[in-house]
Amino acid sequence: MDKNKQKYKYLYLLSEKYPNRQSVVTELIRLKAILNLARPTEHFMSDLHGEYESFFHILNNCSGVIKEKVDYLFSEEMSTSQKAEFCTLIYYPKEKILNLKKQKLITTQWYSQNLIYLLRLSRLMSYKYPQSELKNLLPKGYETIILELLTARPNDDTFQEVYFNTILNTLININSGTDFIIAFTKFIKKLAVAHLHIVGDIYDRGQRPDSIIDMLRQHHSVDIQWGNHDILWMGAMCGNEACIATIVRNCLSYNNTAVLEKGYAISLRSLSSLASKLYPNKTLLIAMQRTISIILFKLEGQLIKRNPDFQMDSRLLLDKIDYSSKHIKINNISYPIKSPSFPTINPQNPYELSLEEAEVLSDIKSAFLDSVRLRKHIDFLYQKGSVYKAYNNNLLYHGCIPLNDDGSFMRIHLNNKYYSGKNYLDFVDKTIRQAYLGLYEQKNIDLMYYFWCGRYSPFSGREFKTFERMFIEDTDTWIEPSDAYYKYCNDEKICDMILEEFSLKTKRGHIINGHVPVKVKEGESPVKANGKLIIIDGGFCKAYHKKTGIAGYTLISNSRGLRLLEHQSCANIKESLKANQDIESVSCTLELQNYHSSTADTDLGEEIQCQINDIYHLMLAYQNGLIPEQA
Ligand SMILES: O=P(O)(O)OC[C@H]1O[C@](O)(COP(=O)(O)O)[C@@H](O)[C@@H]1O
Ligand SMILES: [Mn+2]
Repeated sequence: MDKNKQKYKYLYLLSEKYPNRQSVVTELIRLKAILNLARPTEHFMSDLHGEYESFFHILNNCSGVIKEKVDYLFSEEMSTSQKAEFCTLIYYPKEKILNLKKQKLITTQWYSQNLIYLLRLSRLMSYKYPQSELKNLLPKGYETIILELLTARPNDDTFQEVYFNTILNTLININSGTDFIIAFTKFIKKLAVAHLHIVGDIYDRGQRPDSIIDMLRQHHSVDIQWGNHDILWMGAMCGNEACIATIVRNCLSYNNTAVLEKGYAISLRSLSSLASKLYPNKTLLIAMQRTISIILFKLEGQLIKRNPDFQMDSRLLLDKIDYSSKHIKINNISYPIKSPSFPTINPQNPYELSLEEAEVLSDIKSAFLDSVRLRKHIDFLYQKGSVYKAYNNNLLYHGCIPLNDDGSFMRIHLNNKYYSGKNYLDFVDKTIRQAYLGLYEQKNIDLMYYFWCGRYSPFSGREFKTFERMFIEDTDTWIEPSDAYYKYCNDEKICDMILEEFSLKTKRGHIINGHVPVKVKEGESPVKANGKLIIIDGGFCKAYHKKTGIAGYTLISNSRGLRLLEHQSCANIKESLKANQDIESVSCTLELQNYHSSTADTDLGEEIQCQINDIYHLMLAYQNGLIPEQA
């Protein structure tokens, strides 16, 4: 290769894409235009906990953004009920049109009117997007026609009407009116939320985490920061038996085994027959809970014993039970055991599974590992997920970064090495991926359980007291000591220290967490450390509503700053459809900038700026003849 080519290899490569000055100029203009567009809107949600109905509604109404835009655009010409009806059409187009058809309310006039409304709304909402990206958001099969409608701006009203009518009549004649409206509403929803972040805990407690994952798989742009409950399911699919037993136990406690049996085709029949044999005097549900809990405590004990670096010895409790007096000694205090019957425990070797327990476990484990749908869902969590995400100067993670009592990063000793801060989270991320690939076998698989409930796990950040909550009446033993992080999350300096650790700008950055339900009812605020840290566990989880008093948060970041939406009531899709009901949302501005930020202020903006610099060099090379131009 000639010397010049060697030296400017990169520019030569770039010249293949932009062969002459004209193509460089075109690209420069395109990139600069993108930099000047308003910063795309991001939505953040967390702790969905299987609450499919609420999530489904909030995703469809784009956290209330659609209603805001409809109110803004049509306040003069639509009544409140007309606006509500139009919004429902956007949220649930298929069902709404079916309803209206039944009532014989769908006419050509109806299609025409709604099409015009939808078009006006999408025009308003598409201003943030470059043409090139708009094309990507258009629903397949309808790209040309929607783009045509969006960009055509005939100045003569009559012409416009004729134009619309022609398109419309054609669509109706070929029976595509409904499909077209559905396509349009999908497009509008994509425009409303450029990117969605889920800050963990999709699984457990609620009925349909599987349907949530199905919905997220359809989403055009989403990332996930794993929560401890997600890790539990991922751990199960790495083959971790303690994770499997915990999932089954959780599902039984919340009476939602349907997600296992129907959602993932994991049968609990062998467990139920052993349970009714072991505890004939208890209800089947309680007997099953008992059976799986003992299996869990045994598996957990074995895991803790083979991994002293997990420092979980305080969880070894089966050997602290006095099986004759039915008491347990913890920290030198003796507590009576609640309903003390342990038919499968050998006091000489309390952590050993009985033959029957081992059979049940192996049965359930193969059902987990063979579930095709669950495998697909966990693959998705791995593809879209990570321990943390640094995105547009915000740092997102579910739980915490372990801190010492003095607020410094804690050094964690695992796998014969020390980790702290970012380096610890990177280690955790790598380990979780290796465990799924089956690399280094047992240790990584065991770590998945540690990440679910370990005291210094970034997902849990507290010491779980699962055994005490089940077997001891005295609620003092149930208190789960939590990481110093939760003491410091109100401290701006500590938040700055964390942001700096991840190379983020402290002035503009925020930390966004889930995991700890915000007790709004008790006046607790999700906003900590003078706005630096925001906890958005807003209690989608119905079981926790008594604690929180609301139905979930969406944090929205856009060109004007940060806004938090507090969703008030739980959704019921049937009701929403019948009465055009929406979830009430209260909006609270957390940060209002006095300027509009643009794409230039985002991570994408930085990338584009680098590209601009590169092609600018190519331009110079063409100008001074260093690289020859092609036709
Ligand atoms: O991530 P979350 O939602 O806080 O879940 C973990 C918590 O759940 C528990 O296992 C208790 O579960 P329940 O609330 O379902 O009884 C605690 O021991 C633990 O702190
Ligand atoms: Mn959590």
